[in-house]
Amino acid sequence: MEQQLWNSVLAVREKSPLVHSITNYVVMNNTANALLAVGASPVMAHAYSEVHDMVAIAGALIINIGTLDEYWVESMKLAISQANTLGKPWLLDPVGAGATPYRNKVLQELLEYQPTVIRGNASEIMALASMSAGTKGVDSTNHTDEALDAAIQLNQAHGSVVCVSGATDLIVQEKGCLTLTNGDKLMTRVTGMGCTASALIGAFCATTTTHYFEATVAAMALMGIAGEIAAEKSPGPGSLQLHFLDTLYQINKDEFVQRVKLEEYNGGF
Ligand SMILES: Nc1ncnc2c1ncn2[C@@H]1O[C@H](COP(=O)(O)OP(=O)(O)O)[C@@H](O)[C@H]1O
Ligand SMILES: Cc1ncsc1CCOP(=O)(O)O
Ligand SMILES: [Mg+2]
Repeated sequence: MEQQLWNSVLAVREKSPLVHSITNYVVMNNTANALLAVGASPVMAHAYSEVHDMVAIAGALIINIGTLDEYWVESMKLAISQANTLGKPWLLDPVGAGATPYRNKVLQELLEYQPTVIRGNASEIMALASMSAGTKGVDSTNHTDEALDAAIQLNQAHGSVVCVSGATDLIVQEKGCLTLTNGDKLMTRVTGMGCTASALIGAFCATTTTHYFEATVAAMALMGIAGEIAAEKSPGPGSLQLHFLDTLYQINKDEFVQRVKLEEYNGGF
């Protein structure tokens, strides 16, 4: 299975898919650089007049509500409708779910479009499934295992692959689920790591027409492994960010295969 995941990394490097993001102001730069480092091609666009055409040439669409407003939400709906019409994968990153009633209302509307993949931290996934009262903001106050029921509920209600990120990454599909325990705590001291994970999932999903669970697992494995390799070289968050990008770019098969910490249950793949 490690070989299969590595093949997904190679597919992104080889195909260099265009990933269209409607994402937040905080992470545009981080996520564009991470996509370039793995070999994909980023574009950020949200004008009503062009989202339709941009989705048409992209391999995947990322919808991230981190700094949402009324104009952007409409752009998101236009872009998602086009992705669904064209059968292209799209990912929902419910940044800050549970923090305000406005975020919750918008998220419930976006869920109706049936995301291909949903990725959030445990607090966000629980809020999205209406299983918690609220969160601190964009950072999680819950552990991944607390969000298992919420992830299963979202998968069943929307048919989406659901990924809960954190010290343990949990990825749920209808057939079963698996966990990854790569990564390093220092990653929580750099903004946009979760958004980067979502962007990478988009790139990996763009290389397949059906295997979105495997694509999500491969992207999250790469994310965690690159984070832990980078952390070993980094005294703090600033250098972590640099080393993380370099590792995404340089990582080879041996490093990847030797480090993957994956556990399947209830069917997994
Ligand atoms: N406590 C932790 N220990 C190890 N790795 C972590 C930890 N928290 C997050 N990570 C890593 O950071 C990635 C981003 O996840 P997360 O911090 O949950 O996203 P968000 O920024 O949306 O809250 C995870 O997939 C994992 O690789
Ligand atoms: C700090 C912040 N505020 C609005 S969006 C954002 C970035 C959140 O990024 P991540 O969820 O990846 O930590
Ligand atoms: Mg997040």
